[in-house]
Amino acid sequence: MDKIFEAIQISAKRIKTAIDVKDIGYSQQENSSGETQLELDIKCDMIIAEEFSRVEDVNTISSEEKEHAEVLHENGKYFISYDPLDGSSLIDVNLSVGSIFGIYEGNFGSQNMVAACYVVYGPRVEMVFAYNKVKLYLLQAGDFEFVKEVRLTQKGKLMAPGGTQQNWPLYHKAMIDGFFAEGYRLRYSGGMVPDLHQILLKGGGLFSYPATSDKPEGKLRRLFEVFPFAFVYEKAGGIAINGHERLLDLGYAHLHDTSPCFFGTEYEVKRVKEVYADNA
Ligand SMILES: O=P(O)(O)OC[C@H]1O[C@](O)(COP(=O)(O)O)[C@@H](O)[C@@H]1O
Ligand SMILES: [Mg+2]
Ligand SMILES: [Mg+2]
Repeated sequence: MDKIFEAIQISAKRIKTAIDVKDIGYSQQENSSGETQLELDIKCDMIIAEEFSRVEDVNTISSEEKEHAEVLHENGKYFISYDPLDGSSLIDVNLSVGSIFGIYEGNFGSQNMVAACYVVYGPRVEMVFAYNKVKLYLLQAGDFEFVKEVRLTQKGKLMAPGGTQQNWPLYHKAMIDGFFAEGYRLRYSGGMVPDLHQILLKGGGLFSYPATSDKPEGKLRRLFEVFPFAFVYEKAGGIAINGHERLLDLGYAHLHDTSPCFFGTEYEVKRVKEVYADNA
């Protein structure tokens, strides 16, 4: 695990350097979710694949930017799914972006997940690594320094409601309106990593990306985005569900499958469960 942690740190530093370069064009390619890839998405993907290829413990990697998984070392025990650059369309407007990693033993699958990690490229570069505990690191003069352990409370103040409101189910809209009526504050940048990072570090709240009329299975990808964050939130004492079930109990049929998702603290997620049970 130490070698994987190290490879992620090296990747993060290289990605930060790549982000800082001025020219970022669109490529001529689409990823498996039908999105046109930025040159930067492809570059970050290459950086991560290259760093993991040096770690013999890594058996297979699967990237949001590639259709198929790639075997690196047949005798390695770890399988890693990753989103090399989450929220990459926000680079143009200089908002924070991130990288997300799910680490599994034996094969991909939420039940096999043993660790998860994400990196936030903001005014500073931070990394959260969830293994036995959830730990926050800050990039300082070329090295990631441990800052603190992260724990969620039972009730927060922030609300990050994803998806186009016009396409939300009416009961979902009523639920979100209800939270705002209770005093929750809107915190949504459109980058999953900084949006979930903010809720995690500020003690709690709710991030939601529901099933919508245009995306009945949600937008966010199980292996690359949803499972890793579900692992981080649960390890920090939070809850992560798809409206009804625990996200980490869900399987997947294809590497790029998506799922509606809700991450947060107990008070808010309990409400989601009640509202979704009443409207099943
Ligand atoms: O604009 P929307 O529909 O709320 O979607 C925002 C979500 O899409 C994403 O940008 C998807 O990630 P990618 O940039 O990796 O495709 C998430 O970071 C974010 O939470
Ligand atoms: Mg993403
Ligand atoms: Mg991405």
